Amino acid sequence: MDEFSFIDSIKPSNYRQSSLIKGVDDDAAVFRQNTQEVVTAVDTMVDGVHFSRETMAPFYVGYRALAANLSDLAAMGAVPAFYLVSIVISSDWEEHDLREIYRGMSSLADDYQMDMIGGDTVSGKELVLSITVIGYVDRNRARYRTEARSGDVLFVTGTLGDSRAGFECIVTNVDNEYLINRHRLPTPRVIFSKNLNSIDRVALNDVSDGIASESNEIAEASGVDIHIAFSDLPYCMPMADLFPDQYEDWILSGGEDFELLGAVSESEWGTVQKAAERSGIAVTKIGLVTESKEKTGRVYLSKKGQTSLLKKSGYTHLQEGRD
Ligand SMILES: Nc1ncnc2c1ncn2[C@@H]1O[C@H](COP(=O)(O)OP(=O)(O)O)[C@@H](O)[C@H]1O
Ligand SMILES: Cc1ncc(C[n+]2csc(CCOP(=O)(O)OP(=O)(O)O)c2C)c(N)n1
Ligand SMILES: [Mg+2]
Ligand SMILES: [Mg+2]
Ligand SMILES: [Mg+2]
Repeated sequence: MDEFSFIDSIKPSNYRQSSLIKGVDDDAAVFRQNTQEVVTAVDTMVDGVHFSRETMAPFYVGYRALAANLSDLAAMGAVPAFYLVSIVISSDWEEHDLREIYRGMSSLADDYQMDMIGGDTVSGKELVLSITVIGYVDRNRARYRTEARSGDVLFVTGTLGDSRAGFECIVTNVDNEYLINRHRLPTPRVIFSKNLNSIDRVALNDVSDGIASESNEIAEASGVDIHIAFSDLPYCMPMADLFPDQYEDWILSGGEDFELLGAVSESEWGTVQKAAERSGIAVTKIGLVTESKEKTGRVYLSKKGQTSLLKKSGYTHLQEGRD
């Protein structure tokens, strides 16, 4: 297999987005921009950092990499349309496994009528998969982190810590299909986010690093304080039963749940609940937003009657002592 036959083999045979003019086949892809705003993001997954071949079949590697990107589009309120795939291939990856990565991506892309419109193929020392996604959002409906205001309700979708627990199940041979699937096949909250469309102002951030990080990002960006009640944080019982000593940390900083953390005015909280119901997912009120002295933006966590500052934690790349 050479570069060109590989590209030929993963090239889409048809496209679904009506705005597409040119997909794979020229120097770049071309699509028409209509009246909406264009939203784009890129996320990269590296063998040994974001997945390992012992714990993730190639299909899941592709599926999860696209899911992580769609989660960022959902966190902006955007509807996905296109993706481009840059892949660094090392010699230990067989053609069949590479095709499985693409099958994983296209299986999720099918759910949203997305088209793969380009990418890049190079050889290297380890597998790196970098996906660029493009979506659309109606004017004034992009959901920025800067938009939390004093008096808002803080909410989160789904349950927290499942992905980390699923990872632990895989590496310790614990058989819990629900948790393992939450790690391998996360569902980006695209439909829920779209269902918030009637609301004028919502701040959203997706949970890739854990809510300890994500809530601080909203607090800092919006210049507000956030107060979270630990006892209100949603989690699933199997995680607590299987990992009694770890699950509380994972709720805060397990990461990779790809849920949405948001802030919305008290008067729109009912609309958020209805949107979750229509999307078939849970949403939970987990705290409140208040004014911040000097707009520094801090997060406070109350747990068992004690309130403390909740610092960013979770996975951070390029930390000292880590390679
Ligand atoms: N190497 C880079 N060059 C340019 N922009 C970057 C780079 N890395 C991250 N960013 C930008 O920084 C912001 C935060 O990135 P990141 O923490 O990865 O977001 P997320 O957790 O939502 O994926 C994003 O706007 C992203 O596009
Ligand atoms: C083999 C393996 N080790 C560790 C992890 C855990 N992990 C890796 S990256 C990460 C955080 C999210 O990744 P990042 O690149 O920071 O995504 P972004 O914030 O850009 O969305 C976590 C929890 C994993 N999923 N697989
Ligand atoms: Mg990122
Ligand atoms: Mg994000
Ligand atoms: Mg990160």
